[in-house]
Amino acid sequence: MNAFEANFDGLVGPTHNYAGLSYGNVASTGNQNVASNPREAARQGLAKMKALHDLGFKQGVLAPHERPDVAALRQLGFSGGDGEVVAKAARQAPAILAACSSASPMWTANAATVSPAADTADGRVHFTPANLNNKFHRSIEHATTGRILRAMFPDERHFAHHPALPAQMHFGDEGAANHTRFCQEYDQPGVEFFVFGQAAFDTRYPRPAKFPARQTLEASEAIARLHGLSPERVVFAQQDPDTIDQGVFHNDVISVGNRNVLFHHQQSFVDQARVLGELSAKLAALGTEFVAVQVPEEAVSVEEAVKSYLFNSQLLSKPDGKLLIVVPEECHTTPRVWAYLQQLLQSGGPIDEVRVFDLKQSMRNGGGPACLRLRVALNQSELAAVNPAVMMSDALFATLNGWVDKHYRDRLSTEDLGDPRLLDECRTALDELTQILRLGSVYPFQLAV
Ligand SMILES: NCCC[C@H](NC(=O)CCC(=O)O)C(=O)O
Repeated sequence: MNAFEANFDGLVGPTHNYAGLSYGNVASTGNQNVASNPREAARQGLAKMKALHDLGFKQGVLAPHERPDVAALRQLGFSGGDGEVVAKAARQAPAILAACSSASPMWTANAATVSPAADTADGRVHFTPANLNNKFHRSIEHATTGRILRAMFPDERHFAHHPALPAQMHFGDEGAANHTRFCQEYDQPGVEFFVFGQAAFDTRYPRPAKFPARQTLEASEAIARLHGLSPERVVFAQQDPDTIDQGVFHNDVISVGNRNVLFHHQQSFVDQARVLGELSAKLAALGTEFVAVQVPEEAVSVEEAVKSYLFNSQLLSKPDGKLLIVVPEECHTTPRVWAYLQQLLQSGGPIDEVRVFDLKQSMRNGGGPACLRLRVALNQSELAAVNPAVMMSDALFATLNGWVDKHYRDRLSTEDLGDPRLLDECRTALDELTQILRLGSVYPFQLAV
């Protein structure tokens, strides 16, 4: 094999907690103020990474961020020494402190949009960190994310890094959660599929009535331009606004694609037949047959999809060409979803194996297997140019588990976020992590920004 899809999973940060920050994400708001277990969360994520590494898939690690984000708190007027800044925010504005303490960078499907070299005008892999500007706690991620991505993909002959789009609702960008790429082989030209929630400038497009549409058409179009994609190999589609109102806050809660296969719900896109037709035609022009595996509403409702995260799964290509589907345990415990999966595996279609992972700590904030990973399709020479210290191995797995056990708490409530020791614990842990992953200085406390 000359090309791979590598998955870079977010390592859960030491402040993982449930603050109910994401209106429109029913798991997040439903679990507000439940106590979290950051150590278990990080271990669950690492176990998934290790399992996929053991199965032969290319697996990397994306580092968490400095939290609480003292620089963001200062920008909002909390002053004094770092400990004082946190203490004042805890007293005067606990909700803002919680937002500045979220471990949300763990969901690396939202870290950036990535276009592989075979699709871009200059033949490099392009990265644009997502501005995530629909939610304050996520809007503070992109600068650090950009620095970490540069430290992981440093060689400018292979990798091009763009800044995030303007931080404004018109260009609301949620990264790879709303982006899928279809192809025959990862190093061959493919079709990039951008799914938006609303158009910001063009009021003719429908909009959800209740929950926010986070991604705009204009943001998706800007990314396609920045990455130098060719219009014949790009498809834009609108997510069905009714599903957003039912809790499908990102496209990766209702569909997932890999190679030439799209696994999706019957109610995923506006004008679904046209969208599937365009994907099929544009892939046919590349000599590739497009396969859509559509799950009917009568088999799995949108509500069951949101509850089980069936579509927030990973589809991974096995050496025999068949697909492994990686699902969260919630799929196993939702009877109709599990029954559907059994039938799917027997159907003779492209997906013939399932693996189940316990990711409850992340799931309670609305993050499943697909949310936790950023996909980067790479050829051999690009893979060789990735910072090797971020790639999963038996040794790195052991080191990171030891690092988690040493630095992470096993219980965190929203009140604990005001504990000044938490900031020190986080910084000590991250300083060590940048050495383990050989990232250099990427955090504000290391850069004095
Ligand atoms: N791709 C999955 C993203 C989940 C993320 N949840 C959160 O940020 C919840 C955090 C909290 O409520 O504490 C979000 O909604 O963007």
